[in-house]
Amino acid sequence: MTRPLRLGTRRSALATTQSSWVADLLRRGGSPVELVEITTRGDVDRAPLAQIGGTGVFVSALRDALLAGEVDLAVHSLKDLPTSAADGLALAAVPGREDPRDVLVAAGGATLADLPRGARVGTGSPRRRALLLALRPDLDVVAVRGNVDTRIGFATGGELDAVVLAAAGLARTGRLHEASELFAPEVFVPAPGQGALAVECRADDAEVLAALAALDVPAVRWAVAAERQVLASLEAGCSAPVGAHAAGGVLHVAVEDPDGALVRRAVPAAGLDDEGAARRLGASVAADLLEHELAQTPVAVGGGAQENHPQDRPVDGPRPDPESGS
Ligand SMILES: NCc1[nH]cc(CCC(=O)O)c1CC(=O)O
Repeated sequence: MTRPLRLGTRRSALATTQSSWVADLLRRGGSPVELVEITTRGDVDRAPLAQIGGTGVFVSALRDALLAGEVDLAVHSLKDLPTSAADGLALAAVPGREDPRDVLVAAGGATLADLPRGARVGTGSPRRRALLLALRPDLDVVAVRGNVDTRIGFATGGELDAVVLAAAGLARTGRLHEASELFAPEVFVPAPGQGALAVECRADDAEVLAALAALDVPAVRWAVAAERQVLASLEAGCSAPVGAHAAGGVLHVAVEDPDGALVRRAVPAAGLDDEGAARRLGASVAADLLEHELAQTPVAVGGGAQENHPQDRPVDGPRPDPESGS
C-alpha cells in the first residue's frame, strides 16, 4: 500500500487515544496511517446531548466524512454507535476490549458504601442513574456533562461527592488509578458495547477492509453483538436505561421497568460464535423481558412512576464534550 490510510478522529483526549491505538495496530501490521481531525456538532454545541441528537452526533460527522471519501476509516466507542447499520459502511473490526466496568471516582477514595446519606453523585447516563438509585436510593443523582477530565474534577474539586465513569475511558487515558471503586459488572451492568471499539470503513473499500480484518477479535464482536441486540430489541434509544454485558459465558441485562424499578436477568451465553447466534440470544432475552417484566402497567393519575425520578440538577461543564452518555 502506497498512500497512508486516513483515520478520521474527534479531538477529545479519549477519541485521539483510541484512534492512535488503532493506528498503531495498523502500522504494526504494515499499513501506514495518518490521523485526520473531524469536528462534530457535539464538540461545538453546548446544548444538552438529547436535544442535538444524542451520542449519535459524534458518530454521524465521522460517518459523513467516510462516505464523502475524506477519510478511509473511523474509530468509535462502540457503545456510542446507533444499533442500526449505516448504509454504505461496514463495521470492519471490533478490536480487543478494554475494561468494560463502570467506576466510582470520589474524593478521598470513598466507595459507594462509604458515601454519606444523600451524597451528590454525578452522571449524565439514565442507566447509571437507575443502577445507582437501585443500590443507594438515598443518593442525590446530579446530571453532569463534560469530558472525562471535567467530570473527575466535579468529584475531586468538591462540587460533588462522586461521579460514575467508564473504566475504559480512564484506562485508555492512563487514569484508572483515580477510580475509588470498580463496580462488579453483574450488579452494575455496563452499557452494551462499553469498553469496546468499532472501526468503520466504506463497505466497498476492499483494501481497507482487508487491513482492518487483522484487528478484529471475534469473541468481542459476538459478545457486543448480543449486548447490542438486547438494546435494539427493547427498541431503546442510545440513552435509555439498559445495561447489557456478556462475559464468562453469561449475558447480564439490567433495565428499568415502567414503575422505575430495576429488573435484572442473567442467561447462559457460552459459545457465541457467529452474529446470528449472538443476535438470537439478545433478542430472546429482550422478548422475555418485554413479555414478563416490562409490560405497561396502568399508571395512576398523578404519575406514580415519576416519584422515583427526582429532577436532575444540571452542573455545567466548561466544555460540551460528549463523554457523558451511557
Ligand atoms: N458516552 C460517552 C463515552 N463513550 C465511551 C466512553 C468511554 C469508553 C467506553 O466506554 O468504551 C465514554 C465515557 C464514559 O462513559 O465515561
